[in-house]
Amino acid sequence: MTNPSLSQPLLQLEGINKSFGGVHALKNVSLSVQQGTIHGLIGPNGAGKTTLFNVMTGMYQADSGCFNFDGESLSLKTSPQVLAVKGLARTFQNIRLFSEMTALENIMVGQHSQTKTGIFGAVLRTPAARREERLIRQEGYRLLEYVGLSKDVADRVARTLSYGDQRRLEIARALALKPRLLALDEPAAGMNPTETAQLQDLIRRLHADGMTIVLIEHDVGLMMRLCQRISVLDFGEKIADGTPEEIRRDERVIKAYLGGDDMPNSGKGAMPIAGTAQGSLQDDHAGTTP
Ligand SMILES: Nc1ncnc2c1ncn2[C@@H]1O[C@H](COP(=O)(O)OP(=O)(O)OP(=O)(O)O)[C@@H](O)[C@H]1O
Repeated sequence: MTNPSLSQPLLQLEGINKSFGGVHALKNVSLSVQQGTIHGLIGPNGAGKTTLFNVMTGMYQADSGCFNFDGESLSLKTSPQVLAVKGLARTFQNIRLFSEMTALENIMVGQHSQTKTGIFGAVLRTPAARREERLIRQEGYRLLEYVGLSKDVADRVARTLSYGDQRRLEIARALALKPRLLALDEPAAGMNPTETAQLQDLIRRLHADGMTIVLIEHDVGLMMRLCQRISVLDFGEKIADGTPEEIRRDERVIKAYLGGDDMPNSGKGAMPIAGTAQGSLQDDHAGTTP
């Protein structure tokens, strides 16, 4: 397993600002994601987590700030497609599979963005194109197995899969892009406890295999167990950054979650998390590394 303290930042955001009309959704937010770590983003509803995700994956263009990926300074206008080629893939809060395609086809579509033989090879069915197609199919099966989906799921139309299986398929499709950083937006949302436990195992396996992961999740207990570092947003500002242990004890975080008197979101906006907010922040397993 990678020792986070020895690793280099793979992704660095500095002084990011993003407004939607009068809503200042991100206020001078900086984020440094070390290679080989699981980095969590938490915060009450509307804190700016998804906006930050959208900025880091090229879906939104920040108004100002700096963006560095794998040692390369990038324009804030870099598109999601270019970022995907550079090694940054994501899943979405709301599942976005090709619902009428089979599970295998969903994964193969992701890989086709990386084929060498191109459209003419595919149309003319050249030997090189046929060989490439075979390898893509093999890799598709491998990824299905990797995320814990059985072979008989391969030919099923995506919309007929259970919710948990669709979530896993989305991760497999993102992995087909061969990313260096995988951004997972609320992967456990809507999952039952068994599916959540399986997802936790999958994320740990990805981490053990060297993947850098940025994770948004409302289940704070899960975040405390999985992440090596956690950044906390509240009203568009980063209010804390540290290990799960440090986050759990951070006064501003506790107030943001429990709605302390001197906090702007006093008494409202607490996250819908498993158990009480305090209970989750004090999760017994907090800080356990995979
Ligand atoms: N496309 C948009 N247009 C206008 N306002 C937006 C847009 N996206 C986000 N916002 C606003 O920006 C703020 C931050 O929203 P964001 O979705 O990033 O928060 P979040 O922390 O992900 O919340 P949640 O946990 O509820 O998903 C909110 O006030 C939200 O209404």
